[in-house]
Amino acid sequence: MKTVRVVAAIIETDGKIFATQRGYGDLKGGWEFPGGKIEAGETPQQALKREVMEELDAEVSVGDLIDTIEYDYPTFHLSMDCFWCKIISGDLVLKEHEAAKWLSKDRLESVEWLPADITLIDAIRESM
Ligand SMILES: Nc1nc2c([nH]c(=O)n2[C@H]2C[C@H](O)[C@@H](COP(=O)(O)OP(=O)(O)OP(=O)(O)O)O2)c(=O)[nH]1
Ligand SMILES: [Mg+2]
Repeated sequence: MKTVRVVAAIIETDGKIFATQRGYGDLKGGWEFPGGKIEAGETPQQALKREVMEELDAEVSVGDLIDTIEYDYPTFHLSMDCFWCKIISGDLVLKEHEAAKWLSKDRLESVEWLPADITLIDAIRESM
């Protein structure tokens, strides 16, 4: 099975986490973290800054790695590096996503996360 390498931005501001709802594709409607596939020659951090700019029109600084999620979808293996991020500039404009929410610790479970993200949510909650 092919491995897809992805980066995800866990953007935290004032104790809340930014969650986005997928606007297209097989997993449309599921909630996720902004991010996407690492391109050839990019570091994970470079890929994440590029993806957040493309998807949200915002610049972020990339902090610590929270975890690398390994998950088998029916047609591919996902390997996803998840980093804490802070907004440097920009208003978070939804260029590709259907909706977004700022979630406090006690509301983290209030959206339907993509299946790969479930274990990550536990790690995030413990660090908030
Ligand atoms: N961005 C993101 N992708 C996730 C998460 N959880 C999860 O299973 N995925 C999966 C969905 C996709 O199959 C894959 C890559 O995501 P993507 O669709 O954002 O990639 P991309 O931005 O490069 O978009 P595209 O040009 O390939 O359409 O990772 C998550 O929290 N964030
Ligand atoms: Mg994406």
